[in-house]
Amino acid sequence: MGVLPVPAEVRAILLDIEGTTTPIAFVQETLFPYIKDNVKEYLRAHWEEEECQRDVGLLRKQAQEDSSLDGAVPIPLESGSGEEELERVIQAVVDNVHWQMSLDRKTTALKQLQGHMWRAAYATGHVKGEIFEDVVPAIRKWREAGMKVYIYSSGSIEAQKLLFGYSTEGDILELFDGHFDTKIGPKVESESYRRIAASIGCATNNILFLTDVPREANAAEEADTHVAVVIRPGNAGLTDDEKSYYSLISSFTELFLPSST
Ligand SMILES: CSCCC(=O)C(=O)COP(=O)(O)O
Ligand SMILES: [Mg+2]
Repeated sequence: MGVLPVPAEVRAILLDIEGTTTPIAFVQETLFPYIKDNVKEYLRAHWEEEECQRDVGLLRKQAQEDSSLDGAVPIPLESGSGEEELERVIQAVVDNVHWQMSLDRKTTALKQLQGHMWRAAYATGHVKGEIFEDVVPAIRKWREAGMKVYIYSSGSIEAQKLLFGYSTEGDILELFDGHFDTKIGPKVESESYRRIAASIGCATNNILFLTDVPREANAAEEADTHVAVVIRPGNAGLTDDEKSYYSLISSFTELFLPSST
């Protein structure tokens, strides 16, 4: 590690969040426990709202697709009225969310609900999005050099905007030209990177993707996107093969743009 030259054809930098811009510990020890601790109360409070019903509908559909998986939790339809019936369905949603989170699943259904739940946590100041200290100065420099900067995370776009809008560095949403989440496709499928390039209006090899997860790097590379794997404190270790195969950086300041002096 040291300096990583950015290929001259790169016009846009695409950033993962957890393990790349943001410590895994913040997600695992602050954001996720907030969901586990508050999901039942949240569902009770918001059950009648359209957004909450949409979230539950998505979770129910996902549960049907997951029905053959070990430990999967089905979500029944409400079959009548009354407190007891409502509690039965809410408990199934809670159990389903806990099950999905125990496997760190990245389903759009789970991520949509999480994004909606974190709204209150950020807005009340209960939580601030943690960002590694090299991130903001590096992005500012890239932008000054004419680079576009995008986010691609399994966290929903709403969750991404909360994290960067209420961050330890203040509201830094202006640093990003756009956001992508699993609605464009899973991060481990190369087609997702082709769709992102089409949406940005460039070729896949005009993009450099930074992530902590080799499977994501591999999918991006298959789509002819440039990649670098980011090593941050608390990230999962890489195998020797991964270490020698991928370009590695431990800070955004290690990227060297052709126009940088
Ligand atoms: C942006 S919200 C919290 C992150 C999250 O829910 C998640 O699954 C992180 O995935 P990433 O793709 O950023 O590693
Ligand atoms: Mg990540």
